[in-house]
Amino acid sequence: MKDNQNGVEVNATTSETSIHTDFKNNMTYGEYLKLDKILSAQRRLSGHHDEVLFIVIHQVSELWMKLILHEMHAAIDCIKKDDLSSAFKKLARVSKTQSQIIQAWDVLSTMTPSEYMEFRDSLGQASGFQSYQYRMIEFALGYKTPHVLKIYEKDPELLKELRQAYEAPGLYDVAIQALNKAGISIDEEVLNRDVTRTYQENDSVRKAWITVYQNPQLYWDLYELAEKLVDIEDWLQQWRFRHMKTVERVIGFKRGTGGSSGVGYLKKVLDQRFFPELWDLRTEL
Ligand code: HEM
Ligand SMILES: N[C@@H](CC(=O)c1ccccc1NC=O)C(=O)O
Repeated sequence: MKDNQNGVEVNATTSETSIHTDFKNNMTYGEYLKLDKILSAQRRLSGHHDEVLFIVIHQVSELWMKLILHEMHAAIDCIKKDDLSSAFKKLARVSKTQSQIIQAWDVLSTMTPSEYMEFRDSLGQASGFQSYQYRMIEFALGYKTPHVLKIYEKDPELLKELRQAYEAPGLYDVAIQALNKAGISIDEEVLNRDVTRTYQENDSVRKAWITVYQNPQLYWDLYELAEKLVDIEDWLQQWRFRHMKTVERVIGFKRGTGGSSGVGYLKKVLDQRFFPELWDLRTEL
């Protein structure tokens, strides 16, 4: 018999497992996962049956976003250190997680417009617009919108974290640095760009990616990196599209609680791209 990390006795010959009651620190499953906090955080303001669905979908999405950020930041560090294979694992996990979040729209769509309208007023002016993790993801992807920082002015801790993400180079910035390090020349103005601004298309970057795509055998790592980035943008746009369509399905063209035009605004953000050259090069190949 051997103890595995979880304090569970593993019988190597029969694969039988038996659970120890005397865990080293006596910690339980619920304690470890802080289930008391997580499972007591679904308080309905309206008492409406479907508000539980609404809360749970948002909480699950925010938890997945937490994992996405954890993996994306780690991937950025790996790329900076030229450890691309470790970055691939993390970026693959980001895409898989994105596909999970997208599944949530199918569950949310079981709520009809009239059911939502029965409790919408109790949400006041709260809106997904205020999701700081969503903004951190956009920042990590190089989409920098300074006006969103204003929303958090009253929360210095959060503001500090957001500002750090806002001022840091994004995933695409480090990928472009990797192109340059591999000997594919990138304009100085891009390498030294102000990373607090949203990335703008550049001809040297477009040419560099075309070189990679035309010679995958020479630049296999960069080719794989590029495809991972395309996966992430693709999934993010799919999330945005499903959000926009679900909103149309549930509230039609009503204004949003966050003060925007609603579906019109969500359609407009669909035009915004993260890694433009990686999409444009496909027409040129
Ligand atoms: C019935 C469900 C939902 C409705 C009616 C809805 C509606 C809206 C509307 C109208 C906006 C635009 C801002 C505003 O004026 O409020 C918005 C933004 C947003 N919503 Fe939702 N939403 C829903 C579900 C969700 C869910 C499940 C999430 C997941 C976390 C989410 C996350 C966001 C985010 C991140 C934004 C900001 C998007 C951006 O600025 O690009 N929403 N939502
Ligand atoms: N913006 C939504 C309200 C909404 O969806 C919402 C409200 C509070 C917390 C999260 C929300 N989700 C996403 O926007 C609406 O206009 O109905």
